[in-house]
Amino acid sequence: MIKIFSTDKVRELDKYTIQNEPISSIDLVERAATVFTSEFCRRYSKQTRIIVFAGQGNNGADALAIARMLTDAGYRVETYLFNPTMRLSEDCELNKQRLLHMEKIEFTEVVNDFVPPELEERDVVIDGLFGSGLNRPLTGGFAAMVRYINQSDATVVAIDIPSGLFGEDNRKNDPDSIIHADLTLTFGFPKLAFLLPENAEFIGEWKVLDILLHPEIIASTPTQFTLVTEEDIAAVFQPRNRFAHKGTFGHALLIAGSHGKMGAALLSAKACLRSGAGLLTVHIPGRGEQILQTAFPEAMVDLDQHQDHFSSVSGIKAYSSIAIGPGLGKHPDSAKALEQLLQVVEKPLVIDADALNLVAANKDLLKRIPPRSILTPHPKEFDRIAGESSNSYERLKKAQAFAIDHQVCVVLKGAYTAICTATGNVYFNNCGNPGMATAGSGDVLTGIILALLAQGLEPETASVAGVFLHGTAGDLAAVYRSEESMIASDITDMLGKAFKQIK
Ligand SMILES: NC(=O)C1=CN([C@@H]2O[C@H](COP(=O)(O)OP(=O)(O)OC[C@H]3O[C@@H](n4cnc5c(N)ncnc54)[C@H](OP(=O)(O)O)[C@@H]3O)[C@@H](O)[C@H]2O)[C@@H](O)CC1
Ligand SMILES: [K+]
Repeated sequence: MIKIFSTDKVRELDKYTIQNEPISSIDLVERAATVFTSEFCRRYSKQTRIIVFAGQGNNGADALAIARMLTDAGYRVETYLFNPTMRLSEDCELNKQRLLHMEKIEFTEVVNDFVPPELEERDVVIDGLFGSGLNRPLTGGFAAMVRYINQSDATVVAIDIPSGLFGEDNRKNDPDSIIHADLTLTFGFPKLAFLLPENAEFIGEWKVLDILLHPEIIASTPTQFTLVTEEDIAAVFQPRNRFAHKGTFGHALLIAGSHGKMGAALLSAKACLRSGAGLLTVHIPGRGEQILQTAFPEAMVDLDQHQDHFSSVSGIKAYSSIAIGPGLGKHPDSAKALEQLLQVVEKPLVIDADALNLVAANKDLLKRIPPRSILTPHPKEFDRIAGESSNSYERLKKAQAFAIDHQVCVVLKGAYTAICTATGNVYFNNCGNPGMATAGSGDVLTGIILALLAQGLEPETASVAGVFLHGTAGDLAAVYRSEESMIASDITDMLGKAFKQIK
């Protein structure tokens, strides 16, 4: 797991490292500038004209150190230090002196009026105006500078975080006063803001650079937010016991499909079978029998009394895990049948798609959802259940609170799917690609999670591992098919390879 700390916490980690490694603050800045410079040199040639914009704090200190190191490495660097209040942080002042001691430098300290340099498409701007010390939206001269940089065609590389962007909550920020970076090289940990879709235009590509903050304090400082890695998931999948039989891997029940939406049931069923469930029964409306039996001889079928939609289900105690929703439709009979199911079911359920919409239409049902159930909404479905949000930060906070209030697991789907648990933790998934934003992709995810639950994984683990498997299979499908051309069943087809890659 990669911890995601708030910018306030990162400041504490910096401080602890300085005191206990020990290392002086200026040397920690030097360390940050060194890793930044080596990553930068790997990406941009020495023929590139570099324009460094430095601010008054330690983000500026980094920028000035980077300007020095790039000059040393043979780059042509022009540096502008913005110092309108004539007050530099200690490390910034020191790095200014170090830069001034160099022989061939182009350095301007801006105190009052400023004529900005012409920026061209082939130039690279290094943005070191503000980092984690930003404490209010940018205004005045700084906002004007940001707009000037944004209007240029130059490539922009941000130090730590694009200037003007807060690490977490940007609801009250002014989007016109935030740097649009092409690349953000950040120190130590990803920032929460990097994972929210409305910030993508500011951050561009991002990469975490290790500045060796103290491992003890990293391990002992709690955080609710983490980024899932492949090693975390590899640990989930143990080798199968040689004496295992199909009963060992559970019997899953999928309640899905309605007239015109049988495809969703098929997609979900196939993904469940491909994700290791021992047995699968699919409860579908009568008319779907032939379709399902022909497509998947491996699955058993439990037919609804109704030909076209879900109207009742019985015998649910026999199943190790149950998912409901893909292609279910919103018929009033189905709403009643869902209510009845919620009255009798004791195990955690996977609730997806139309089942979520039925819950949204009758919020009383929320109280009946068994504890530790898994809800897998995309943002619009979540808004229907929990109310509109003004942006994805607000939605994330709501999902986190919702998961705690209702003691469920909310899998909020997106580019970085967020798995919010009943204890308040949020696990972000970092794999997958935009090609997966295609019809039926969510049905596949439901089938995967259902299978993992059937095999005895805890709901939170099944959600985190399921989302990771789904993303990994999607990435493999994109290599084979391209993001444009892939369809949901391509994701399922790659599940085998995804398992092999992870294990
Ligand atoms: N040893 C370390 O600590 C390490 C730190 N590192 C680096 O330091 C960065 C954090 O540095 P930082 O804390 O000095 O904050 P930074 O973002 O440079 O700016 C603070 C200045 O901005 C000002 N200010 C704020 N908002 C403003 C606004 N809207 N408009 C105008 N002014 C505004 C604020 O002044 P104020 O007016 O609030 O008094 C203050 O002067 C971090 O991102 C990383 O790059 C790494 O090198 C690792 C080691
Ligand atoms: K910056």
